[in-house]
Amino acid sequence: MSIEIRELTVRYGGTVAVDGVDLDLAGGKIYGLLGRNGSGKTSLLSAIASYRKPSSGIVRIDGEEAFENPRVARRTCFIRDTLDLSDSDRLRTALDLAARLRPTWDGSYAAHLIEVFGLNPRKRVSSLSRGQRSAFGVVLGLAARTPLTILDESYLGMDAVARTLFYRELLDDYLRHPRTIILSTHLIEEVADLFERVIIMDRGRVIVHDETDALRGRGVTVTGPAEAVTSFVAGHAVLGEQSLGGVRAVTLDGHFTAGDIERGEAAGLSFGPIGIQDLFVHLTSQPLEASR
Ligand SMILES: Nc1ncnc2c1ncn2[C@@H]1O[C@H](COP(=O)(O)OP(=O)(O)OP(=O)(O)O)[C@@H](O)[C@H]1O
Repeated sequence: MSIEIRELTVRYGGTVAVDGVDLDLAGGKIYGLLGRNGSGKTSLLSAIASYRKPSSGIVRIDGEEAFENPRVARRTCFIRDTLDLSDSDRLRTALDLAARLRPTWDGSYAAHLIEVFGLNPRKRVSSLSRGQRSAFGVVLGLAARTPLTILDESYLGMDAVARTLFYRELLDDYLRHPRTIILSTHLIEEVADLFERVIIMDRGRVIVHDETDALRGRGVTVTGPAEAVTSFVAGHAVLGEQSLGGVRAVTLDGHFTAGDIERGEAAGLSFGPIGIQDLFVHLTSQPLEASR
């Protein structure tokens, strides 16, 4: 589903959470939404999913205004870590409700996911551990198979094994049933390989929307003997660095020619792509004026 956002502002009293955002998502991709705490991710996603009326501006999904539009609502699934369920419900009841609400719901896939995550459908929502709640959110989000699926940090409570299972299921199911998926996350490096495009928010604005590969191409990591690294990086913006013994590894922003890389390699340096996390930290930790 394509998403067109124009001059979207979300305000809570005097707080501007989303500040005049324009964004076009062509759809049929997995998008990663990154941003520091309080940067406006949940507010933006709530407006896209029509959980919140924009203070001003508009969200159009497949050309139709999204807010209070039942056609759009049926085809959109928004999973938050709070799970919008009644605590006294059994998981089975929540699954039955989702099946009734969602024309695209796949009951046998839900049953498969319930088994993968070791959940018991007879249990009540109130009895789930934090990680199990997250896993159940993922079950509801993936089995809904809605053309627009939004997972807002919904899997952060899951342990590393469960998250790995989630990434595998997400990718497998997406390849079999391509759709538009937006994931917001703080576990940047862990999920960056899933994203085809990355959106970075900072203080209510979208400061980056680009292909993940293009972002990785925005800089390099340089590793090698400390002295050789130091002379190579002179004059470039350093995004991150690590040293161990006499070896230094530095992440640099900027474009490097094949000649630059060849000269570096001749000096004993090795080069790799930039980490999305390093780029993210660099772009979102600057004063407002410098990050624009
Ligand atoms: N219901 C609310 N009432 C008042 N202010 C709110 C409300 N929800 C969010 N805010 C404020 O809006 C801003 C953006 O919050 P939002 O939850 O959208 O950010 P976020 O990027 O999702 O943050 P996090 O990564 O911490 O979840 C913050 O300053 C927050 O304090």
